[in-house]
Amino acid sequence: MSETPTILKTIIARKWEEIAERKARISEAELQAKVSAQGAPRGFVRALERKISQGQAAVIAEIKKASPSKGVIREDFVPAQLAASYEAGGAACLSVLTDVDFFQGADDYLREARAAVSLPVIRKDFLVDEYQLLEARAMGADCVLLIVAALSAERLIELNHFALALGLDVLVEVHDAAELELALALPNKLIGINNRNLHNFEVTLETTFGLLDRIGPERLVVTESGILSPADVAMMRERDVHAFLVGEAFMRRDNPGAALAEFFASSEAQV
Ligand SMILES: O=C(O)c1ccccc1NCC(=O)[C@H](O)[C@H](O)COP(=O)(O)O
Repeated sequence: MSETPTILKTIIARKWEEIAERKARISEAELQAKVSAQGAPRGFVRALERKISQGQAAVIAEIKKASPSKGVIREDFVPAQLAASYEAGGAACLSVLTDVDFFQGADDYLREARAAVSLPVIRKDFLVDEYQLLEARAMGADCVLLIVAALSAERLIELNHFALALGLDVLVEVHDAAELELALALPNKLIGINNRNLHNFEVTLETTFGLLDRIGPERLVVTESGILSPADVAMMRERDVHAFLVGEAFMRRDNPGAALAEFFASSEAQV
């Protein structure tokens, strides 16, 4: 019997085709040259830690035009303007979707957003090959996402090692206890808990609460997806989660940066 493809499996299957197309267009040697021409990464983890050490929430504000679960989220989409709005609203870092086929993202969106601000930026994509990590650094990314559900245990270790050697920070993303075990075997500071199940789109903040107790204080936990209100922020901060990755709730607002400031203002007062 053949397995039903979930959205994550469909995305990953398409990713391998995309990687082959991209490798045919730009060689690894060309990418390496672009990497060498980049300045030093801006320090993604450092920016999050700085906010938290000041008693503030550390917000990774996402630039996300569309998603497989929601279709087009925002029509008026100018990455440089969105980045500036987020910086003015107090974001610690930016997340930019570069996946074309499922999120209507683009590599240029990351370049344009990063050029408009001084914030560190994560390349948000489905990264399964070293070539994509070279691409990430070549386009200026300061951090990359490794989704444990998308990788074998061996590939996770290899890609993590390669990314760190490039000077990139790495956000290792998990959704359940088994994935968390694999993530905790890495030396990384950042652990992302995605409240969205990438196989069936279900979102519940209980995912973060259910895994928190298994993570030691030496890690920095980022709660990802489904943060929709100041009340959600307050609940997280009460449980000592101070780093957030938020996309849709800001993208649907006319002024995403003002929405960010509004979401996090009341929680600053309480902590
Ligand atoms: O957003 C989706 O529909 C989605 C579907 C399949 C794989 C990944 C998906 N999203 C990536 C993310 O994790 C989110 O963009 C990110 O955490 C922000 O979430 P949100 O605040 O709920 O937009």
